[in-house]
Amino acid sequence: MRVVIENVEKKFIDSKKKEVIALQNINFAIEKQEFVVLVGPSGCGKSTLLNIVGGLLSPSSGSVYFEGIENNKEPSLGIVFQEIALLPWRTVYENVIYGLEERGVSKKEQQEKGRHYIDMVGLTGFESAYPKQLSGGMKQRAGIARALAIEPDLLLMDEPFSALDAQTRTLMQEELLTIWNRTKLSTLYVTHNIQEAVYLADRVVVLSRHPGRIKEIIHIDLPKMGRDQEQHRNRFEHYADQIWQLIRHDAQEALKEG
Ligand SMILES: Nc1ncnc2c1ncn2[C@@H]1O[C@H](COP(=O)(O)OP(=O)(O)OP(=O)(O)O)[C@@H](O)[C@H]1O
Repeated sequence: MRVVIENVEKKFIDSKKKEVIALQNINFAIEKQEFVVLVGPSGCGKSTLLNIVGGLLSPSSGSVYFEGIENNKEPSLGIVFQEIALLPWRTVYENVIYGLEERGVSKKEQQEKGRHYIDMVGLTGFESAYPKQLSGGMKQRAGIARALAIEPDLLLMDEPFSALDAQTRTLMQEELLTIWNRTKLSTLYVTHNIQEAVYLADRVVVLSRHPGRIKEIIHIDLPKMGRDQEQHRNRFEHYADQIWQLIRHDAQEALKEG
């Protein structure tokens, strides 16, 4: 699914009744089968932009086109947030098939897809477990399986691994790439972690803050799988440094403002 974001602007009114321009002049496309990562310091509008693409917020002006159609409600979107909102009274399996039930998919298909995606995220054997019995990483896996089960046209992920410990996070990044390699879903992924952005992205959209604008779009010209291998280390670090130099000033400003 090709998604075009055209001249998007978003204004908010803050608690002091002052206008905040969260996003301005945002133009880029997510190509079919492309993994785009939004990166930038705190408050640069990453989540706002993801929510606009996901139809959870309306832009103040500008448009989002899915396959060339403005405000197209047809495409299905799989959304994964930092805090996975699994339904606590439903098992892993019941959570994963939730979106399929909503769509009126037959029981047989629910079972097939439920099993398939639970297997894909490595949760086979945990179908009957309840969310409270799962570790943080397992909850994220269940959330990813639920987003994938509807076989969305676009996958939206907002800091999905930021609440996890560093080791689990690294493993989940690897698994996400393996899953992505099988599904090749157009994906928009938000993170403030530069290493994560370079590891996952086909292109990194770097945002600046106040107002949130696109500072640069960087094509990561490394093989999609195995970027952390020794032979790619120099180029990996070069990209990470390039992004950090673009963000550094804004990140310092964000820190001062708290
Ligand atoms: N509902 C709202 N009302 C008022 N201002 C808002 C609202 N939502 C976001 N903002 C402001 O818009 C700007 C962008 O916020 P957003 O949460 O999109 O940034 P972010 O890059 O995702 O930040 P973080 O990395 O800290 O999550 C910030 O200045 C924020 O305070």
